[in-house]
Amino acid sequence: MDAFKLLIRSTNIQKTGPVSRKGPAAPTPSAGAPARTQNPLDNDDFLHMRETSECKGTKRKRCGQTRTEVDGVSGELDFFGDRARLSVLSEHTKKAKRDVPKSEQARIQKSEGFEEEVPEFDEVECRQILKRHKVKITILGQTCQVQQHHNNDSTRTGPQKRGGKKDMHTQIWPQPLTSFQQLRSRYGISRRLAANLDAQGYAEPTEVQLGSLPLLLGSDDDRGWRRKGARKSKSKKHPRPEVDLITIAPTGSGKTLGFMIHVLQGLLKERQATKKSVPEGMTKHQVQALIIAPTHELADQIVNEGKKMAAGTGIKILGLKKNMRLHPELAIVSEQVSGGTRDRSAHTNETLVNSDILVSTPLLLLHAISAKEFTPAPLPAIRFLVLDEADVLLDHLFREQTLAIWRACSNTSLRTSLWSATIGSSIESLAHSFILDRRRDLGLHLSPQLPPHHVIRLVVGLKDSAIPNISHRLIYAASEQGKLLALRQLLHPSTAPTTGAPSLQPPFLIFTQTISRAIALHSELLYDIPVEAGGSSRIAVLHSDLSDTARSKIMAGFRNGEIWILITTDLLSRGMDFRGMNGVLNYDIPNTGASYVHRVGRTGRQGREGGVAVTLYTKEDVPYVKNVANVISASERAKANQGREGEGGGEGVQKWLLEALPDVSKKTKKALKSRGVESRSVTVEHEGGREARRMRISTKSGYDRRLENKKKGAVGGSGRRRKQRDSDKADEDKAGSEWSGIDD
Ligand SMILES: Nc1ncnc2c1ncn2[C@@H]1O[C@H](COP(=O)(O)OP(=O)(O)OP(=O)(O)O)[C@@H](O)[C@H]1O
Repeated sequence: MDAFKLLIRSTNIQKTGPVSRKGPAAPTPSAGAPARTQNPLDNDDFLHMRETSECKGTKRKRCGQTRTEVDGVSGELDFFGDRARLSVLSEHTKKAKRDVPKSEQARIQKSEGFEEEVPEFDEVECRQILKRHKVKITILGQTCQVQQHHNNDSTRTGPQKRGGKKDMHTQIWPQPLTSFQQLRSRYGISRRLAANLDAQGYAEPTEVQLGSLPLLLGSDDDRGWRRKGARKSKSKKHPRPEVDLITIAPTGSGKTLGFMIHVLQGLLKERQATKKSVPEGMTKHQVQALIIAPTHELADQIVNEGKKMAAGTGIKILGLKKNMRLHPELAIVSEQVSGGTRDRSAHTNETLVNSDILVSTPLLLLHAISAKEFTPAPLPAIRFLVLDEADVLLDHLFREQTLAIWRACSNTSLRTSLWSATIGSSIESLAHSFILDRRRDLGLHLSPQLPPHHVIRLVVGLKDSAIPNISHRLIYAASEQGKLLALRQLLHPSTAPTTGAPSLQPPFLIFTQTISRAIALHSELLYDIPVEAGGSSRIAVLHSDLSDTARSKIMAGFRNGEIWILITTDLLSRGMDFRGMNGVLNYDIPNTGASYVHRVGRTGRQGREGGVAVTLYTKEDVPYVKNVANVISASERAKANQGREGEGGGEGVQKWLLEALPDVSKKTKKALKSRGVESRSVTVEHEGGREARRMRISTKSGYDRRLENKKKGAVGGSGRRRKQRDSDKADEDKAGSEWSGIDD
C-alpha cells in the first residue's frame, strides 16, 4: 500500500497566497526536502575523524592540519541551520515592518493573503485533497449489536465486528487547511499567533496539520461536516460539534504544532470573549491547559516550541518541576521558583507561580496535584488536555497515572486530544470508552443545550508504520561480540569488507535495552573517537538514572553538536526532535514494532531523505526479530510503491529472511514488551551466571578478562600487603617509642 507516497509528493496547493483550487502542484513540508545535512561534520569532518583514526605515524602532519579544521568547525556546529537563518530573516523582516506605517502593513498583509477570504472547497474537492494527502478522518461511533449482514451505507467504514457487535464508524471529509493563511482568514486565529507562526518560516501545513487544525479550531457552523449523501442546507446553521481527537501521524510530521496552535488559540479566544478583569485574590494566569508527555526531555522540548508560538500573546507556558506543587485552585505552589511571575498567596506563605499551559510527565503532575499520594484534587479549570505520545501514556506503565489526571479534569467543556505515530486499536478503544464514560458520568450525554459531541480519529498515511524516507538495515551479528564488531565497522567502514551496508555518520543515536547496557557500551566506545576529532567528549550516555541537570547538559551538548554519538535507552525514543540527525542504531532490538517506529523516527524528520536506521540482532533475538522485520518490510513496500525501491543501500529485509523468521506469538510479544530480551536484562553483578556473562558488552575474551582479573587481584593483594607492612611497622615504632618505665 502506498501509504506515504503523498507525504513526499507534490500537491496541488499553492505555496503562498490565497488558495487556488486549480493551483500548481507544490511540495508540502513533509514532502521530503532534498537530502540536507545540517550536520556540522558534514561528512568531510566525519571522514576526517575516520582518517585520523586510521592515521598512524606518517600521516600525522595531515591529521594535524585537519585538526584545526575540526576544531574550527565544531564551533560552528548548528543542527538548526535553517532555523538560525530563519530567525535572522525574521529579525530582518520585523525591522523592515517597523519602518512601514500600520495602514500600509495591513494593506500588505491583505495582499499577502493573510486577511484574504478563502473560498471553501466543495465536498468533492475536500475528498480529493484529503485523499491525496492520505488523511483519513473518521467519527468513532458507539458499539452496536449487529443486526444485518450487509451495510449498504458507503459512509460507514465498518462494520468492525467485536463478538457480534460492530463499531459504527463514519468517514467524513471536512475542509482541509491548505495554507497557513486560512488559519486567520477562515478560523480567525489571533493576529499575534499568526505572526509567530509566520516567524517560524513554515511555508505550508503538513498533512497532520492540514487535517487536524480545521477539526480542532472549526468555524461555528456545520461547514465541512457534511457526510457523503447528506443534503446541504444553505440557510440553516448548526452549532459546530465538539471534538475530542485521536491523531495518528508519522514521526516528525509536525504534531506538536498541531496541538499547540489549537490550545493557544482556544485560550486566546476565551480570553478575548470574556475580557475578564482578574477578580481580587485570583491570579492573572490560571492553568487551563495540560500537556502530558512521557519524559522530561520531551516535556522540555514542548515548552520550548510552545514559548515560540506564544510569544507576545500574553499566554504563559511552563514545564512542571519537582519542587512545584499545584494548588487545588490551580496556582502552582513552589518553594524555590526560577523565573515566572511571583505572588504571595493570601492564605499561605507559599510562593505562587502563574501559568496558562502546563507541560508535565504524568507522575510529576499527579504528585503536584495530590494532597495525599495519588488522590488528585479536582482540576475544574482545565479546558484542554493534550496527551502527547498517547499510546505510551495509556499503556500499562503510565495508564493509572494518566487516567487519574484525566478523571481529575472535571470541566464539562474539556477538550481532549491524543497524539502519536502509533496508537493500537486497544488503546484507541480504551480512550474512546473513557471519553464516553466520562461524559456519561458528568451527565453531558443528556444535556440537549450542548452542541453535538464527536470522538474523531485522524490517520495520516499507513497507520503504525515507520517512515519510508529512511533506509532500514537489519544486520545479523550472531553474538554480543559480533555486535560490537559490527558497530565498529559502521563507525570505521574503511576497516570493514564492503557489505553494501549504509554508513552511519554522526550525529546519531544508539539505543540499548537497559541502562546498564548503555553505560557498558559507552565505556567500551569511549576511546573509539580519535583525540584529534574530540575524543571521548564526542560520545555520551543518557539515561533516567542521571540527575536532571546532567540530563539537560547532555541534551544541550547533543543539540548544539558538541556530542556526536549519544547512547541511550528508550528514554529518547519518543517525540525528540533532533534536526540533522543522520541515523539511528538499534544496538539491542526494540521490544515492540511501535518502539522500532519511534526509535527510527528520530531521523528522517519532516520527510528528509538520507537517514539510516540500522538494527543489529544476534541468535538470542531470532525468536523476536520478526516484529521489527515486519515493520521494515511494510516501510520498504511503501517505498517500492513510490518507485524508490533499492534507494539508500538496498533491501532493508530480504524476502527469504522475512519468510524464514519465526512468527512471534502473542504471549512472547507481551513478555518481550514488558521485559525485553530476558537474557539481556540480567546483570552479572546481581544475578551472575554464564548467560549474563555471555550477554556482557565487551570485546575482551574470557582469557583476557581472567588475566586482567588476576592482575587486578595481584595488584590489589600487593597493595593490601604493603599497607599491612606499613601499619605493622608503625605499630612497632609506636611500641618502641613508648615509655615503659626503668628496668630493674
Ligand atoms: N508546517 C511545517 N513546515 C515545516 N516544518 C514543520 C512544520 N510543522 C512542524 N515542523 C517541524 O517539523 C519537526 C517535527 O515536528 P514534531 O516534533 O512536532 O513532530 P511529531 O509529529 O511530533 O514527531 P514525533 O512523532 O516523533 O513526536 C519540527 O522540527 C518542527 O519544527
